[in-house]
Amino acid sequence: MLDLTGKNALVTGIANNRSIAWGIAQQLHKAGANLGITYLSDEKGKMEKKVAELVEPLNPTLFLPCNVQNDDEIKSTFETIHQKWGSLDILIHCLAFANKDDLSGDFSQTSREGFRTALDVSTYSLVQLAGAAKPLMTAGGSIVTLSYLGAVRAVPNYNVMGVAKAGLEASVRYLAAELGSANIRVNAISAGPIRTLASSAVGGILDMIHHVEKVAPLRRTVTQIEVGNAAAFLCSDLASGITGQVLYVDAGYEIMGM
Ligand SMILES: NC(=O)c1ccc[n+]([C@@H]2O[C@H](COP(=O)([O-])OP(=O)(O)OC[C@H]3O[C@@H](n4cnc5c(N)ncnc54)[C@H](O)[C@@H]3O)[C@@H](O)[C@H]2O)c1
Repeated sequence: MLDLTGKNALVTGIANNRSIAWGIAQQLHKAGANLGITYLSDEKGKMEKKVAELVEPLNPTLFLPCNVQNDDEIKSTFETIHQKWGSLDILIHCLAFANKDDLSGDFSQTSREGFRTALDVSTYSLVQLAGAAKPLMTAGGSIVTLSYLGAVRAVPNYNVMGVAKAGLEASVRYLAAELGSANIRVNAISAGPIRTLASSAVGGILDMIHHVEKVAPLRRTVTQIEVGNAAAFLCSDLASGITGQVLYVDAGYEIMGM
């Protein structure tokens, strides 16, 4: 049985009720996990208020700002986990960012700064959070990140984010190789296209979703809850032999040739 009772799980990347991280948080909660939620703060505190209201029914025992471009916030997040929880079992890395200008048009025109930002937020952050989580995962653990098919195929307009996701999937393998001796598993879920704040920045996202609905074996795309179910599985003992993998949760689209 899928049971995460007694597991401490940190979930990053909830912005609203469309976020994939929100689907994951709900399913981890349902499986019994104790949740800590981080959010990306803004100057007016709007995001903090919005996310706090959304996650309240899941009774998170930690609720912290964590901008992955801010080393102090990352340090403080993991210090708080150490003080309040003592240890960590699950880390959900469910965030990404690229400038909207870099998510349409010619990939060859990506600026150095745009490339750096996309890779810093979307790829390096997994390495940094995993490194901070490692000493707290004293009884082993599970780290799950979110990728997309654009990591391995040239998807129109995905551009620099495809490069970031390719780096993310390679990082999953290197982290899995390093952390396996501490019984920490690291996997990625490659989700099918879902309408969210982040995906709305990708040029032609609706066309992409409609294409998947026509072509995927299941003739639809997936929901945040379906991704959440896969994440809960990967975080559970049912997946104890799985690490370093990319699991496609995409209604089967990835297998199709045309
Ligand atoms: N929506 C899709 O079609 C799809 C498909 C496959 C993979 N993904 C991936 O799923 C993950 C979640 O995206 P989503 O689609 O749920 O969109 P979303 O907009 O709901 O989530 C993206 C999150 O990233 C956070 N974020 C951005 N910059 C940050 C920073 N500097 N520090 C901390 N957090 C930051 C945002 O606050 C937001 O919560 C991303 O990695 C995305 O690439 C999405």
